[in-house]
Amino acid sequence: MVLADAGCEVSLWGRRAELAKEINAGRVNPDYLPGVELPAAITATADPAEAAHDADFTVLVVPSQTLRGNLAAWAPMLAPDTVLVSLMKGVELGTAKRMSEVITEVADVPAERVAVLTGPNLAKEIAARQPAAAVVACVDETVAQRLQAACITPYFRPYTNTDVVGCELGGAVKNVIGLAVGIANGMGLGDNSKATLITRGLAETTRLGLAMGADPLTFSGLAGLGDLVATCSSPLSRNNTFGTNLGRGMTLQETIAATKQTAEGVKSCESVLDLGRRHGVDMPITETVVSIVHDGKPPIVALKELMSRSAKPERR
Ligand SMILES: NC(=O)c1ccc[n+]([C@@H]2O[C@H](COP(=O)([O-])OP(=O)(O)OC[C@H]3O[C@@H](n4cnc5c(N)ncnc54)[C@H](O)[C@@H]3O)[C@@H](O)[C@H]2O)c1
Ligand SMILES: O=P(O)(O)OC[C@H](O)CO
Repeated sequence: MVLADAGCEVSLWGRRAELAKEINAGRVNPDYLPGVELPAAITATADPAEAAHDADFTVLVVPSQTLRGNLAAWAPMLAPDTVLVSLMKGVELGTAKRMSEVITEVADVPAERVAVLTGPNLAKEIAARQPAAAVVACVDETVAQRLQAACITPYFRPYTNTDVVGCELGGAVKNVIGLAVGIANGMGLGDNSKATLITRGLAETTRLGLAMGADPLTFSGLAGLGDLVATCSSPLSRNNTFGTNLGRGMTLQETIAATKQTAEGVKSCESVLDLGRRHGVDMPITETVVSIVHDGKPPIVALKELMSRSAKPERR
C-alpha cells in the first residue's frame, strides 16, 4: 500500500492463487487486512516469476525462518539489477544470521543490493494511513535514497541510514523485549517494571550492536527506541500480545494456538541469545524470555532470578 501510494506499480506475490484472484477482484485481503481497500496499483499473483521479473525493488516479507527456503526458489526469477528489500525482523535459527545476510548468501548478491526497511510500523496503523516514520538502510547510501524516494508518502516518512547491522538488530531484539514486557503486563506488573524492561532491553540491544560493529546512535533512533516503544506499548503488537497471554498463565501451546499471525520473537529469542553468546555479550532479558518461552520456567520464578542478579553499574 505504501509503495502504491508513493506512485509505484506493485506486484504482490502470495502462495494461494485463489487469494490472489480474490484480492484482484475485491481489492481487499480478507485474511490479513479485512476492511482495507487496496490501491488500484497493486496486482496480486501466485506466480513468483510474474511478480519478480522486472522489479526495481523486490520486497521480501515472509516469516524470517522461512526466508531461506522461499528465496532459494525465487532467486532464479529475480530481475538482474533488482534491489532486495527486507521488511523482516528476525534472526535465523541455527546460523544466527540477520535477514540481509541470508539474502546476500542465498540470492548471491553484494551487500550494496540489499536494503532493510524498519522502524515503528505496526501494520494496521500503516494501513489506516496514520502518520509514521521509518528507516531505510543500505550500506550504499544512494540505494537507500532510491528506496526512500520510492516509498515516501504524506503519511509515511522514511529516513536513510547506512548502519544495516544496527537497524536489523533493533528490529529483531525489540520483538524479544516486547515479549518480556507483554509477560510483565500479563503478570499484572505496572509501568515501573515495564519501563525497566524497555530501558534495560535497549541496553542489551546496544551492547550486542556494539559487539557486532553497529553504530550505537542507531539504537536511539526509529529502528531502536522507536520500534521498541511501539511494540512494547501497543496491543496491536503480536509479540507483546503473545507475552501478555503467557504472563496471564496460558501455556506455550495455548498461546501459539491463540496467535494467528507471526510473532517473530518466539523463535528469534533463541537465535538472538545465540548471537549474544557468539559475541560474548550478556543478554539477561533475552535469556529470561528464552527460559519462559522455551524451557517452561514459570514467569514469577524467572522474574525473581532476573532481579537477583549481582548489582552492577548502569553503564559498562
Ligand atoms: N505486521 C507488522 O506490523 C509488521 C511490521 C513490520 C515488520 N513486520 C515483519 O514482517 C515479517 C512478516 O510478518 P507479517 O506481519 O507479515 O506476518 P503475518 O503472519 O501477518 O503474515 C505472514 C505472511 O507470510 C505467509 N507465510 C507464512 N508462512 C509462509 C511460508 N512458509 N512461505 C511463504 N509465505 C508464508 C502467510 O501466508 C502471510 O501472508 C516479520 O518478520 C515481521 O517482523 C511485520
Ligand atoms: O506485531 P509485532 O510485534 O510483530 O510488531 C510489528 C512491528 O514490527 C512494529 O514495528
